[in-house]
This record gives sequence, C-alpha cells and structure tokens, in this order.
Amino acid sequence: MNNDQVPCHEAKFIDQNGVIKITRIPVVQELARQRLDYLPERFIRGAPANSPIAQFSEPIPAIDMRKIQLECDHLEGRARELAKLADAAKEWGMFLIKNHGIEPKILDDLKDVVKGFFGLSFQEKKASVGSYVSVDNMGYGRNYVKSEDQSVDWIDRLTMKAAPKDATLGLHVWPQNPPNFRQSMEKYAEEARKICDTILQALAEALSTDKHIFIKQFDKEKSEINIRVNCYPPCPRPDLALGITPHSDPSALSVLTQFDASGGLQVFKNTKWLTVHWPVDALLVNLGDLMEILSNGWFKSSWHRAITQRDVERFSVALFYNPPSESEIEPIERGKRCNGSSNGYKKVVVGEYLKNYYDITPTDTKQAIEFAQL
Ligand SMILES: O=C(O)CCC(=O)C(=O)O
Ligand SMILES: [Fe+2]
Repeated sequence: MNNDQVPCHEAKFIDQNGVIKITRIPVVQELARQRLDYLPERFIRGAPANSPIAQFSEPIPAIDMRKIQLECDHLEGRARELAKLADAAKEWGMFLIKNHGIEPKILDDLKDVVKGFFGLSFQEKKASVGSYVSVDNMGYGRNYVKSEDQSVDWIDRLTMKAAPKDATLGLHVWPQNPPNFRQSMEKYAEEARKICDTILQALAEALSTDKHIFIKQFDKEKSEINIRVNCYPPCPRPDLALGITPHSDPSALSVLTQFDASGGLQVFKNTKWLTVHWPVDALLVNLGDLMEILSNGWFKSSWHRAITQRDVERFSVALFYNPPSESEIEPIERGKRCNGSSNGYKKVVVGEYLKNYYDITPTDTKQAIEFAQL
C-alpha cells in the first residue's frame, strides 16, 4: 500500500460560507504502520512544532486526594494541601493527583479496552463504532479540522458522550468491540466524576469561599461527561508534527490518564512550552475554560498541546466534566476575589459556550474564552 492508498477519515467541517464540507485525512495509525521516513505534507506544521523552545519543567504540583477530602481530619495538613491546590490552579491550570483511590482493576480495564479498540484494523474500528452524524467533534476520527489546507495533527481519536445517561440513547456510537468497552469506560467515568466533585469543592475552599459555590452548578443527572481517547502513533518527524494543536479545554475540569508512555504533554507557562513530568498511570487534572469563567479569572485554564515521539506509541484518555449544557453558569463575585488580570467574566450558557468554542477552534491564542469576557 503506498501513501495514497492508506484509508482515510472523513472529517466534516463547515467552511467560511457556512457550507458543510468533507475532507479526507489519512488514518495516522495506518501511516505509522508503513514506517515512513518522511512526514506527509498534510501533517507538517507551518512553524517548527517544538517552538518556542520546549524545556523539561520543574515538576508540576501533585495534589494528594486523601488530604483534600472533606473527611480528612488532619486540619493543618488539609489547609496546606488546599493552598497548594490554589497555587496550582492559578499558576499552572493543571496538577497531578496522588492517591486518587481508583482501583487498579478499573484502570487496567480502561487500558485494555482502549488498546483493544485501537488494536483493531481500520475496517473493524469503523464497524465497531457508529457516528454522531452532526459536525460536533464526536466519534472515531479527527479533531479540530476546519479546512482543506490546514495542517493536521498526528493523532487518531475516539470521542464519546458518557453523561448524561440519555445522551447516546438510540445511537450506535459506543464501540461494540471490545464488547466491554462501554461498561469499562462508564465505570471509570463514575470514579472520575467523584474525583471531580471533590476537586470542585476543594477549589472553592481554596479560594476561601462557600465550598458549594462551584459544585452547585453541576447536576448528578444532567451534567455532561465527554471522553476523548487519543492515540498518538510513532511519528517519523516529531520536529515537524504535533499530536494535538495548542488549545485550552472547554470543560470545567478535565481528568487525564495515559498509557504506555509519557513525555507527550506540554504546557505553555511563562512564555515557554514545558514538557510535563507526568508519571505513566498517574492522573492529571486540567482546568478548562468553564472553570476560569466560574472562578471569575482567579483560576486559569491551561494552554497545552501534545507532541509526538519517534519510536513511541502513546494513548491518553481525557474526560471532560461540564455543568448541564442548558444551564447558565455564574462566575463568583468579582470583588476582592478577582486577581485583576482580566476584566472578569459574565454569565454564559454552557452549550452556547461550547458551540462557540468548537466553531472557532483551533485558534493561535486562547481566543474562545473572549466569548465570556466582560
Ligand atoms: O494527550 C494528552 O496528554 C493531552 C490530551 C488533550 O489535551 C485533550 O485531549 O484535550
Ligand atoms: Fe486538552
């Protein structure tokens, strides 16, 4: 099979005139199987992928889940951990989670179904999972495609709605193969939701405000959980490609786990791209735009990207936790609580925020959040 015969994803996008278009992009796993010694043109970034100079960072903050739990009775230790959390949320917009408490079996099952799915042939993958029909970044395929001539990321991905419960009712959008895919993913999502709920309360306490102030905007039945499984196959020219283009997540919180390899995630901090020290199998939390809005600018959503590696295949699972789509979220009072780095934020309807985000992403800067700025 030469390069032109590789199976393609069909990515739908709406062009500048509002017309739905389809562009065909080679399946990256299939390209990687050919062990090319060059990078196909479509994947070449305009500027060197690793500029500005990426460096290894100082370790990012690691938050001990046991210490931030409400039941923790070591009050002094808890206060110290909350201060560390506040610092991480303001300075990094991301942190690692120690002692997350998710049973190894749940994470092992997650890894098995993810690798099981991406281990299928392209035809089997297509047969295993249906599509969400509309242009909404869901299903097996591609991310952030907006035109025929844009350079695209070195990634295959699978995105699904895990909550609310009826989000996928009547749709064949969960992989049928491996057969326990949905069950394993939902089990993991349930655990990740508990972690998010604890973090939401801890973040509020870390700002010395009512601990319910963020979590009250979520709803057990209606909050959204979207999950994106990212597969980054070995790349012939990591210096010219990116795994995921720079972005902030639109979510309130994103919980990430990775398998097999680390060294792929980078965060933009103090004018530099830093490679995140992220032990394989640890959980990492990203603050998304909705959290920056909810906190009225106190906390920052992280601007991050994934790089590719020459001989390494890496998988990550990103779980995005949002208040209900139809709800209007309200930033906390500005007053003393805003750090003054922006004019602050206004109320936004979650679904409208997300729609705008997906309409304009990818962007070169954190532009989507301007939608909610005063
Ligand atoms: O693979 C990673 O580490 C990052 C993934 C990510 O940023 C995303 O899916 O939004
Ligand atoms: Fe992300």
